[in-house]
Amino acid sequence: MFGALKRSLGLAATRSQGLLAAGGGRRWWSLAGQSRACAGTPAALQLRDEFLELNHEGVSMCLNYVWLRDHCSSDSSYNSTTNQRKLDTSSIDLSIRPDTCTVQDGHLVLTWPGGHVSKYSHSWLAENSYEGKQKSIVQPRVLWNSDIYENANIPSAKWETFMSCNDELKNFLQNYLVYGIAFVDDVPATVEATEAVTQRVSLIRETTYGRVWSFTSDFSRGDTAYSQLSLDRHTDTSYFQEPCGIQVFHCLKHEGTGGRTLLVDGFYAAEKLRQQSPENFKLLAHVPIKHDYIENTANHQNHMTGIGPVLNVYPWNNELYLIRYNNYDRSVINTVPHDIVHRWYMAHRDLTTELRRPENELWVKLTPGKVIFIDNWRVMHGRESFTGLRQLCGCYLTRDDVLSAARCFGLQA
Ligand SMILES: C[N+](C)(C)CCCC[C@H](N)C(=O)O
Ligand SMILES: O=C(O)CCC(=O)C(=O)O
Ligand SMILES: [Fe+2]
Repeated sequence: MFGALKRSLGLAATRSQGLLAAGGGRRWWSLAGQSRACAGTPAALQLRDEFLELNHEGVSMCLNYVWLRDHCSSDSSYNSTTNQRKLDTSSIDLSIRPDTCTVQDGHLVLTWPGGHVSKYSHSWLAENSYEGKQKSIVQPRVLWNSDIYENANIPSAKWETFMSCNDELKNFLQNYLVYGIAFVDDVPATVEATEAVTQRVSLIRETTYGRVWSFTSDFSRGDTAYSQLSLDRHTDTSYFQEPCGIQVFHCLKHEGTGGRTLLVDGFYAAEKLRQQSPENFKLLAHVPIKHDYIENTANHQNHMTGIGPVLNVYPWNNELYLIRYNNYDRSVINTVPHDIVHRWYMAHRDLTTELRRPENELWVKLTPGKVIFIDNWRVMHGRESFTGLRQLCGCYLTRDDVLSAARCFGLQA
């Protein structure tokens, strides 16, 4: 198993990439087989033994025959009212080949044995094929350090407009998707208004901390967050199998000094690491790391465990989608042998160096009325130590529902 891990670390090819670009492609298998051009069709289309090859606007697609039959959108195969497949995939002959294939009006038309006809537009194929996906990114983002973020001058949404106007919500969601943080100003400094503003966006994710929580430095829970101590940059709930997608904070009151919030774009730092040391990036993307939340107080008993790499990338395009980085809650490393452990610590050190560069730190003082939404899969938060009474409320949101809301506005998410 360790051998396999080492091999995969050594073999997986990664390209360093521009901050907005998708990751470098890599091929997982080689393709072989004889080809024959489809009768009466342009050379852009070739029926090979194992797959159909189609060139469309510079994208060369290799389309598997079972895949083509499975993705037929005819009425008998697909319910376009519910957007659900009707076809029983297991009924497809795994050695299926079309009897005829033609191109008509920008569509690929296949007739299968038995006479069933499937039609696919070239643009649909280009967008949905593996080759098309490799060239595209799931989530366009602007990665930032403090200068980039500040110079972008992103306006905060305003409570009144935000609550009533869909365009304001759409702009807010777009900013959130692109930068991983977004603000709503002029929110009444109450738990109820904080709840209302978050529910305008999505569903609240209830956790052991409650639904909408409101906390001070009273050590009511067995966690440093409930103190006046400073907290280094981190992502929350790294000890969940699926860390919470969004964190909302609203400072309802602070009578004292300090307590500023630190924000760091984890993807900016990770992409720097990918450019400087692809090997270290790969290591952090492969070694499974455990995080634990163990709480044993008079009122609360919890033991939560989450296991996953620090950096999580989509395997088909190497695009980052999730960082788990919490040195407080990181638990025993015992999933790799000692030599990999040492390399992991070196890689972690390099990432930490990037995350700690002062120019990557965005410091904001949360004040009553200003609600911040943080992408907890990307942007780290921390806080300065403070004095006096400081009351912070907020909640976690379910990521799926936030992204769904964004997609329903036509945003890419
Ligand atoms: C936000 N709230 C105060 C409710 C919970 C804090 C959770 C703290 C935990 N160490 C973590 O990083 O997940
Ligand atoms: O007190 C703060 O500003 C944030 C503390 C923290 O990291 C958290 O509650 O998750
Ligand atoms: Fe936190």
